[in-house]
Amino acid sequence: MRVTRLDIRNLRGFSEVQLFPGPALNFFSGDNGAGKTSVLEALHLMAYGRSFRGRVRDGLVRNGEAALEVFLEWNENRPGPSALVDASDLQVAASERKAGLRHSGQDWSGRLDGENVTQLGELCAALAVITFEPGSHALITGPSELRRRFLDWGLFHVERDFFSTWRRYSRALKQRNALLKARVPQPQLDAWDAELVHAGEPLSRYRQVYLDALQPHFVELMREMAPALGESRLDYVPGWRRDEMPFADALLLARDRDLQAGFTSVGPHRADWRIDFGSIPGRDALSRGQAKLTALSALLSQAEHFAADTGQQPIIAFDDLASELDRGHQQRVLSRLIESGAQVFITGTEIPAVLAQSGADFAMFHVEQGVISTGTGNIDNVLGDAPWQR
Ligand SMILES: Nc1ncnc2c1ncn2[C@@H]1O[C@H](COP(=O)(O)OP(=O)(O)OP(=O)(O)O)[C@@H](O)[C@H]1O
Repeated sequence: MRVTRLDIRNLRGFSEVQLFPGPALNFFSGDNGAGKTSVLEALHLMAYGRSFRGRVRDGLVRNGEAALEVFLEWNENRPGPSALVDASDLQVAASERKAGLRHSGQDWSGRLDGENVTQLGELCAALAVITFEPGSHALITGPSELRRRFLDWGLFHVERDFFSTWRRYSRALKQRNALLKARVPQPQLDAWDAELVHAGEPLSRYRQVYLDALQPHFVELMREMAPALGESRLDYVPGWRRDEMPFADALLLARDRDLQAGFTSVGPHRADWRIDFGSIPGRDALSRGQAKLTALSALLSQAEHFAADTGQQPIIAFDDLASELDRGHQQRVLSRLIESGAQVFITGTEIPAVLAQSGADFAMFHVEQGVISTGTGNIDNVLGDAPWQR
């Protein structure tokens, strides 16, 4: 996937900007508070329906304005019709896509390829962005909800039936919790237990299989990014003692306790994944920098798996690369990304030395007081009339 145009209106400090990113590396420079991160937030918002810096109503909309708007055009490879049966012979055709999102904090509306969308999820499913930002270490050291979300985001993109299973599970859980809170007689719970099991068992299997598929990518990335941590392994934690009993039994066993507590205490909504590091006892022993490198390895393994599974590179967004990673790691990440051919958006107060010295072509933008202007990278850039768009 390659973004060819990005319009932002009324997002944080931006009143109205339009830019035409380059096909590979894009670097956004600017002083503190200039609005560099806001550019990445616009991409992230379209791909996740929320910002990585909190909810839309927490200040994403420019002060005094009713709503923000983001408009994107991008190219992607799509398998075209082919008379050949062998999947490896599928013809791949580039297709142009566009999406728009308007968000007021309360309401949103969206368009995808010229049609209104009824669910924000349709935009999220269309565009894949993987973001690494100063808060990303929380993926490893923060609450389990972030790690579940990480798995579910990946599955949402690579597993067609995942979303309906996830939704079915979420609805059943909500119903069961409402009944538990109302302390209904036990037999009334039976139907919802069955529904929860019906969706929960496959949900758990999807996640397990997905985590297993990330494993080789993650192990290799960790060897490169943090060899001192030893040989690492990802382990799925299902949310009940799955190796001892089926989910249905775990629910039944927990019923009295759940009625007391007024919520469901076991199940995939309590799942997690953990990392076994070869040479440290666990994530609590990680330095902050090591937690960042581990999170980065997880995110890049997700990007690599996505590319292998879908035949498309996701878009990679890196907020403040130079201040997040030391030079050696910046170098490693950059060469990996250049090699992958992904489109990358990087921000920083100045061009990281490793980027300047990499010899790679990159497009450069300067952000200042709500305006984005053309800079000079190793290639000519890019407002309005990019060479690759002529
Ligand atoms: N709701 C809002 N309305 C108007 N301006 C806002 C709003 N929210 C944030 N801003 C301003 O928009 C800018 C957002 O900056 P952003 O965080 O994108 O900058 P940055 O270039 O990434 O900075 P840094 O290098 O400090 O991380 C800041 O100047 C901020 O004060």
